[in-house]
Amino acid sequence: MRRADLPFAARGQVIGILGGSFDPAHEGHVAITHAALRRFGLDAVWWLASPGNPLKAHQPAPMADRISRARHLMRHPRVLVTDLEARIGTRYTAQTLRRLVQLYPGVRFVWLMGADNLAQFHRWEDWRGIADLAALGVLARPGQQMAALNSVAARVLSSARLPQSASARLGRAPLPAWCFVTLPMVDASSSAIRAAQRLRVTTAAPSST
Ligand SMILES: Nc1ncnc2c1ncn2[C@@H]1O[C@H](COP(=O)(O)OP(=O)(O)OP(=O)(O)O)[C@@H](O)[C@H]1O
Ligand SMILES: O=C(O)c1ccc[n+]([C@@H]2O[C@H](COP(=O)([O-])O)[C@@H](O)[C@H]2O)c1
Repeated sequence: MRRADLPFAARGQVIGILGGSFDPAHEGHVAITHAALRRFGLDAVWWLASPGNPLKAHQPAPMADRISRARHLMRHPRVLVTDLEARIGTRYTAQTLRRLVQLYPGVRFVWLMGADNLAQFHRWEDWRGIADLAALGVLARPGQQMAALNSVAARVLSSARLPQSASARLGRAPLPAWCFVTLPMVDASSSAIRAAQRLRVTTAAPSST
């Protein structure tokens, strides 16, 4: 991939990365992005639309559709929606971050995730390696706080946790570092939206009798 095709980040900047299927993007993604920009002192957030979560059997809608809906919904001068992961050819987050750290010397990355993802983070490929490549910015999600804060990753990395009051230092803290922040939560999920869409299609279908 040509350098000119990469999103721009200057040395010294702190970039938050929200990896996701965005199938489809929704207000929950928007809310945690605004909170992350503010609370973690980020210069920008990149929404990294994933080719497909390695832990999920369900394959997402075509990338172009997911990106176009995400761009329509998430309009902010410091937020970029990108298919960079598909273009650099990585699938696991550890691979992606290793590549980004190589491509962007002097840039710090904060991997953003909802609390549900921290709860199962220990199942991710090389999760300890991920925590050595990027700080982890964890955002509250309805019903997920206990599972996240009692998770294997939270316990193993307990000494690397920053209190909420220090969240603005996350991007520049020595690694590993993570921080859980609370925020006004939005009870939205892509799976609920897909289920509602399926229901509409089923009920709108003409009866065969
Ligand atoms: N409502 C929400 N509140 C907090 N975090 C969220 C919310 N929705 C999504 N996230 C986080 O955003 C990231 C990308 O999420 P993703 O694209 O998988 O959406 P999702 O709604 O979780 O999808 P699905 O329902 O299919 O699992 C994940 O880190 C997820 O935890
Ligand atoms: O690398 C892994 O093992 C891994 C396992 C599960 C999820 N992820 C990443 O976590 C992000 C959120 O995934 P999802 O499917 O919940 O939107 C997305 O960028 C995935 O690639 C990564």
